[in-house]
Amino acid sequence: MADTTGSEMKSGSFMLEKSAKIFVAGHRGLVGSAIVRKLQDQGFTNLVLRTHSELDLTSQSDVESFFATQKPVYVILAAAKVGGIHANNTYPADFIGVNLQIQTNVIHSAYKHGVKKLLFLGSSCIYPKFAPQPIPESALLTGPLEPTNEWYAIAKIAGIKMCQAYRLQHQWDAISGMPTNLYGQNDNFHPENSHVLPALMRRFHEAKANNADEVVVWGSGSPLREFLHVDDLADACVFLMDQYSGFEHVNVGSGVEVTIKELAELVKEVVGFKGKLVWDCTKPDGTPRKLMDNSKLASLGWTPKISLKDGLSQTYEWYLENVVQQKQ
Ligand SMILES: NC(=O)C1=CN([C@@H]2O[C@H](COP(=O)(O)OP(=O)(O)OC[C@H]3O[C@@H](n4cnc5c(N)ncnc54)[C@H](OP(=O)(O)O)[C@@H]3O)[C@@H](O)[C@H]2O)C=CC1
Ligand SMILES: C[C@H]1O[C@H](OP(=O)(O)OP(=O)(O)OC[C@H]2O[C@@H](n3cnc4c(=O)[nH]c(N)nc43)[C@H](O)[C@@H]2O)[C@@H](O)[C@@H](O)C1=O
Repeated sequence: MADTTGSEMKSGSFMLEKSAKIFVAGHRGLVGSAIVRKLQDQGFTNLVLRTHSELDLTSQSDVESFFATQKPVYVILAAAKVGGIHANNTYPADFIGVNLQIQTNVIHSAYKHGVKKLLFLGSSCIYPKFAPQPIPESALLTGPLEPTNEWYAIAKIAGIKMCQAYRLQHQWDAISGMPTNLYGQNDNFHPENSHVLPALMRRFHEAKANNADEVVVWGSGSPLREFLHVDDLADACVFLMDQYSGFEHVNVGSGVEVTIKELAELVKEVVGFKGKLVWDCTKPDGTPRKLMDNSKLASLGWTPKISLKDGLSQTYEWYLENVVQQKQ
């Protein structure tokens, strides 16, 4: 019988099924690639992976025939239209439309073709703009959303609700994890459309390489954000697949928040840029604060391991080897 109360049903069978077929959707992205690395490290041998051009998840008929022929046993849904504050604000139709299509197609076909368990990934932006801090899972749908990402947030909330509805009606094991702001290798370093951390890493790196005097940072610098290294997130996803089968979504964060100004200073130090910061206050700050309450996941037995300082250094090394050197 499916758990609809929010109390946790521990299954523990996922880790024992190392040859079970697992579809990791979005395996070339920041999150999907980290999940693939983690699963491979743990000895999983039967991953089914499709690039965007091999399988467009917005196509209902293609998704349906993929599940009908491949019949995966487990699904981790890490494919989505993703971007930072500017991209979310500029392409609202894509953020709501593409995400609703991808998640609806994948969740429905996975259920229909007998997938044993599915993990859907949302985001901390599902919570109200002025949610209590740290934000508990119960804050969902208790107030208005942050306008810069409400379209994406509405799609993600629909994903959580779809997993809950399928659990209620079909006793199907679909769970949802809500990651905080993530970073790490394979991030998107686009100058405008990326999230703050990769955007600043690239901007400081290019300023240092060009002997520039200053770097422009968006907004006031006062918003607070919680950052989690993507390898920690991947570890948490595998943990949830193995240990959690509850109705309620689960926050996945680091518990540590910094202001954007503090983040900018940290990235500047890691990159070794010596110039000054200039704040562009014409750019939006977004939500003032979004520290998640991670006690639910901690009580299940999972905590993060990678500090922001170590994670930043590791990510910059990866950036130098894989982005900068590839261009040369
Ligand atoms: N990055 C972050 O800070 C956070 C991310 N998340 C969530 O984690 C998940 C993964 O995000 P992240 O790894 O950062 O995103 P990325 O943009 O790095 O990766 C997303 C992946 O999805 C694929 N994809 C997108 N559209 C389609 C499509 N129509 N068909 C098939 N594949 C598609 C992309 O392929 P291609 O590039 O070829 O289009 C890409 O491989 C998302 O659900 C996101 O909401 C949650 C909180 C924070
Ligand atoms: C994970 C989460 O990410 C998004 O929300 P966000 O946390 O607001 O995302 P962000 O990383 O883009 O910005 C964080 C802060 O940083 C400031 N900032 C400074 N300078 C740059 C800069 O150069 N680029 C960006 N992007 N931001 C900058 C920026 O002004 C803001 O105050 C959601 O849309 C949604 O995608 C989501 O779920």
